[in-house]
Amino acid sequence: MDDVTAYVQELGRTAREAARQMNRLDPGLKDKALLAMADRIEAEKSDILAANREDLERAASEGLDAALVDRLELNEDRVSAMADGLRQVAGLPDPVGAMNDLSMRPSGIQVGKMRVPLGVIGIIYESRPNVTADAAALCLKSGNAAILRGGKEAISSNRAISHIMRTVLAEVGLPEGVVSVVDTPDRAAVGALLGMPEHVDIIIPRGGKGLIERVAAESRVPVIKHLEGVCHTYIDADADLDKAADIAVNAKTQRYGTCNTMETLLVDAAVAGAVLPGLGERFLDAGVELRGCPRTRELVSGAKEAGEEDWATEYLGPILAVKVVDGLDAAMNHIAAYGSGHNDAIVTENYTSARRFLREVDSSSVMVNASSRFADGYEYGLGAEIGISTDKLHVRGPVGLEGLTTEKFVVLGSGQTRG
Ligand SMILES: NC(=O)C1=CN([C@@H]2O[C@H](COP(=O)(O)OP(=O)(O)OC[C@H]3O[C@@H](n4cnc5c(N)ncnc54)[C@H](OP(=O)(O)O)[C@@H]3O)[C@@H](O)[C@H]2O)C=CC1
Ligand SMILES: N[C@@H](CCC(=O)OP(=O)(O)O)C(=O)O
Repeated sequence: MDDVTAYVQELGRTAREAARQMNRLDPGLKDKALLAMADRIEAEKSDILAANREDLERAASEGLDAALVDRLELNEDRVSAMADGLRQVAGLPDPVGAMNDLSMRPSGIQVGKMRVPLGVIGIIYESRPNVTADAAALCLKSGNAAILRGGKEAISSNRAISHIMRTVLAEVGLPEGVVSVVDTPDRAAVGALLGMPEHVDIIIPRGGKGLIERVAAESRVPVIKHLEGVCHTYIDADADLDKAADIAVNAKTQRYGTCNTMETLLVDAAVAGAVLPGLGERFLDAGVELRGCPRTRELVSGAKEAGEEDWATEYLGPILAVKVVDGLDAAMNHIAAYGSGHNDAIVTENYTSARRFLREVDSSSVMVNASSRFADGYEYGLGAEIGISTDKLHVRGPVGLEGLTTEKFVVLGSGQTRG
């Protein structure tokens, strides 16, 4: 066995043991740890920012793109937001141990269900250090152990954050192995993580197609995929056009580098002439490059020509594909052909069109008259999120505490035997 595999196996063994210990420890320790972690993160902000500067300097010397740097960068506010996130998770109800559906059977046994942790969760994610804190916090609160493999660009930040979290775990009497960061950029560690079902119960890959394809092909551990977002906003013939323009601008420009940012705008031909010239100007003024179909380019002179590949592209930057379509069915056909099942929105005042869009578009979130940027665990009231599952099994859309648990049957008898 090579060194990286041996190292990851050891992380797995420790995590498995930590997850088992969590089942017998006082549940109140979890919130105590989360609150102490939040305080410590704020108190040691300067250490986290110094580590993050190392990552940013490396990123600058390697000429990494703006979306990646935006996700990588921490500042005072983002570190405070990370601490607040931990406090919010501490304030959420503990899902573990809840008993549901208890009923008495004719045999005299009581049968019900108990909510329990998944166990050990391996998360492979992009270079976004706040995810390290969010994911660790959600796994801890839900009684799981997390093995965190963030992007190589964020390794110094992740080390600093996990050091604080592990120190606090030990101080409050919880096993440090509840939070482990894979401390090597070697991708062989990802392969090792995928190949040890004896130590890992679930793999959550958050990332682009390359990551998801590898994980889907190689993993011997069940996977909950968090794939890219090729997100659409469709302006329907019956849209309120002022509302539509504001939603579209927000969906694209509020933050360029996130997976829930709109990448393609679809506009019904019936209203394209009324909405596209002004909306196109707003995008161009905001510095967004427009790549349009021929009908779009007739209405927005600054738009460049879109190629076939643009319809399937997640730009993660100030570029937007724009297409004029002939009605709701054409819009939904386009989304079915090119979308990634992440989230898609319709802007309309027409009840029937809205209902059809909600029923027929097969994405993890479907929205009416709202910005795609709302597809987020915090915005949905989950407190925080591991990410947005684009899978259909176990959990779909923003993954919070409940998504990190499962249920088992419990049977309460008083000596019954089966006849
Ligand atoms: N649905 C969701 O919740 C989310 C989706 N995303 C998506 O992630 C993407 C942005 O992040 P980006 O950094 O480009 O994502 P990448 O897929 O490039 O990287 C994400 C992580 O996967 C690792 N990785 C990538 N390819 C492989 C491989 N072949 N083998 C092993 N490990 C691999 C990276 O490691 P390394 O550091 O070695 O490159 C990194 O840790 C966007 O597409 C975005 O939409 C992002 C967040 C949430
Ligand atoms: N949580 C995000 C959305 C999901 C996400 O984490 O995606 P990404 O920003 O691509 O890592 C947000 O809107 O803030």
